[in-house]
Amino acid sequence: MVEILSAAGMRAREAAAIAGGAVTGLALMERAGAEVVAAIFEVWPELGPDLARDPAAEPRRAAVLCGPGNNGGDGFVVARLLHDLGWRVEVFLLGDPARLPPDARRNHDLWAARGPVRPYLDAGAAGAFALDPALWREDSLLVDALFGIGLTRPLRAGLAAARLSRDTEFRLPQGAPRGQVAGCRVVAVDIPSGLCADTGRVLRAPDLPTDWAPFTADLTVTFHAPKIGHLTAEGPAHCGRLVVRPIGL
Ligand SMILES: NC(=O)C1=CN([C@@H]2O[C@H](COP(=O)(O)OP(=O)(O)OC[C@H]3O[C@@H](n4cnc5c(N)ncnc54)[C@H](OP(=O)(O)O)[C@@H]3O)[C@@H](O)[C@H]2O)[C@@H](O)CC1
Ligand SMILES: [K+]
Repeated sequence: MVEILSAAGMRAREAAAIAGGAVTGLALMERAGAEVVAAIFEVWPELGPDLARDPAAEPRRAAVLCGPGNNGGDGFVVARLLHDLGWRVEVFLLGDPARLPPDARRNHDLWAARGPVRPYLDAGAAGAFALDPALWREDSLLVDALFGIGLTRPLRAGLAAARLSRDTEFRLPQGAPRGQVAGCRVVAVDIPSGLCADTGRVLRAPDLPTDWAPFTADLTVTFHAPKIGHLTAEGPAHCGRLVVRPIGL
């Protein structure tokens, strides 16, 4: 019988494991990020690290969008791991590094020793990953680590996410499916950002443009068990292929 969890149910599992001394939050975050990377290479072996790549070949690109909480923390882990495998990684942060929770801040700092952390707003405006078609190829990755199961309040129009999503809509090649980001594969960390993990609905404030939608991920990697929101309402349409990976809970 597959266990399906609510956000609170997952948080309770994590808290119990941490309180019991079995694991730390930082270790869970490292495992989560590592499981996202492992799932990427399992689902898309053609991107795998073990393939002998022609050293003269253009390194693969990834843009990692990190949010203000621990979902963003997972994103910093993914960025670091891909970078250390030779990928060219760009990281954008929605929010203030000084306000990141401790585990996410630690992983922010580990990434920052490897490369810049660009303000996400750049991305919405003219940032490099505004998907310059000349730079982005089918084997490039966009990693959505903006919000996970901690999204508590409806998303507002001012949020860069709305701008990014709409921007990418404008860059779609003719006939590409709506919400699909031009020229690369989208990986959602834990859940496509903007979806409520308990209902599968977009948490939208009245001023959020009605055509704003979460990313249509090609792959969603969640941890320990599927959440209700992956399987209900708008969840399935936005998750793409859902992969559940253990993190030792
Ligand atoms: N040990 C663990 O916990 C592990 C957690 N893991 C990972 O952490 C994720 C859960 O992390 P999380 O609880 O920090 O929540 P997350 O989804 O990052 O977002 C919360 C942030 O968003 C903000 N925010 C909310 N609504 C908003 C809005 N409308 N507009 C703007 N901001 C808004 C909110 O702000 P606040 O509500 O506090 O003001 C807060 O800053 C989980 O999905 C998994 O990926 C894994 O590493 C495994 C171990
Ligand atoms: K996410």
